[in-house]
Amino acid sequence: MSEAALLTIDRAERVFGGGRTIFGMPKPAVHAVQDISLEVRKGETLGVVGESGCGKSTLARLIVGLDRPTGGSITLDGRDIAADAGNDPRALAKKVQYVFQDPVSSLNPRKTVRTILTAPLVHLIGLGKKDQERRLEELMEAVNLAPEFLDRYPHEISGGQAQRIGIARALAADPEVIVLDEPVSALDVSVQAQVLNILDGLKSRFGLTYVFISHDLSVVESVSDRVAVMYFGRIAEIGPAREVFANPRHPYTHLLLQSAPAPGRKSLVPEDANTELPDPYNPPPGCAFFARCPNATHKCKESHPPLEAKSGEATHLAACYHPHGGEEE
Ligand SMILES: Nc1ncnc2c1ncn2[C@@H]1O[C@H](COP(=O)(O)OP(=O)(O)OP(=O)(O)O)[C@@H](O)[C@H]1O
Repeated sequence: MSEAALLTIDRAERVFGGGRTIFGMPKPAVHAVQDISLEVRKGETLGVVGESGCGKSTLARLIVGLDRPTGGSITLDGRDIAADAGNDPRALAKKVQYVFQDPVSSLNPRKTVRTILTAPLVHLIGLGKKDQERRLEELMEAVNLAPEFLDRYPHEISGGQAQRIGIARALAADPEVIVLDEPVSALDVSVQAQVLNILDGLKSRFGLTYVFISHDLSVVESVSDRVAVMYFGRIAEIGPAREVFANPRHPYTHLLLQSAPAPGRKSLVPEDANTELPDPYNPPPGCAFFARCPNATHKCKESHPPLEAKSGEATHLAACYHPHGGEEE
């Protein structure tokens, strides 16, 4: 682990299903996340982008301890997240928080905003009554909402306001890391910008670290310091956001950017490409992008290329035998 890494993912894998039936027949298994290794440094935003079904949400759930890896490990500050989620979930929740995609349904419809935000203050921080009031006001101010909203129910506020409450709830525990899973995808574009601005301000104000998951390239480009491009459960490419967007090495990243040219890329990872994804119950031995790749050779079909630097830039890695814009293997 490099000195500054806060979050370290080491060969993480999550397989759903598998094993054997009572008759000894193998049960099908989905490899949702395979062999993912990366580090997130304190204070940075790692964007994770990929099309539907590539494993983004599974990865997010592993990072916050809502699910545990079937292989490899994920550590925060050197502590194993899956172990902490089992032994001391409150301590873990004080360090890492999750913001969900659908803001309204992520809030309990029968509870006021005040009750929703008070819960983590009491259960995670153990704040007394007087301090709760002060902290509630601070949280509302942080997400730019008037204190009157504290007495509303989720159905009485807009989607953007609900997402700000979701962010305030994540902030309540004063965490180090927030995993944002498609936090603006359900919002109108004008509201998206407001929420992204708030997130940006909170990050510098509270020294937060973000893992920002989205299938929207323009959003990821605008918020990320580094970007990981996922394809079929694996990292296809990872590097500084500027590098990855200006000089994509993996043919998949290249394809994504070609279909969404800058500036103001219009900008969703193609959902219809799903039909071309390999069968998740039967992952291919080689590169999963093989069938769609203009550069593919026999070697790509036979073995999976390692994720490694393809040029002088040691922080820009791609899992490809025939990367764009450089030497080939
Ligand atoms: N609980 C589960 N049981 C079985 N398979 C699952 C489970 N959760 C996810 N999967 C499978 O794992 C793969 C990755 O799913 P995941 O939801 O992580 O992808 P995603 O990139 O977040 O997609 P989306 O953006 O559509 O949510 C998919 O093939 C999915 O069907």
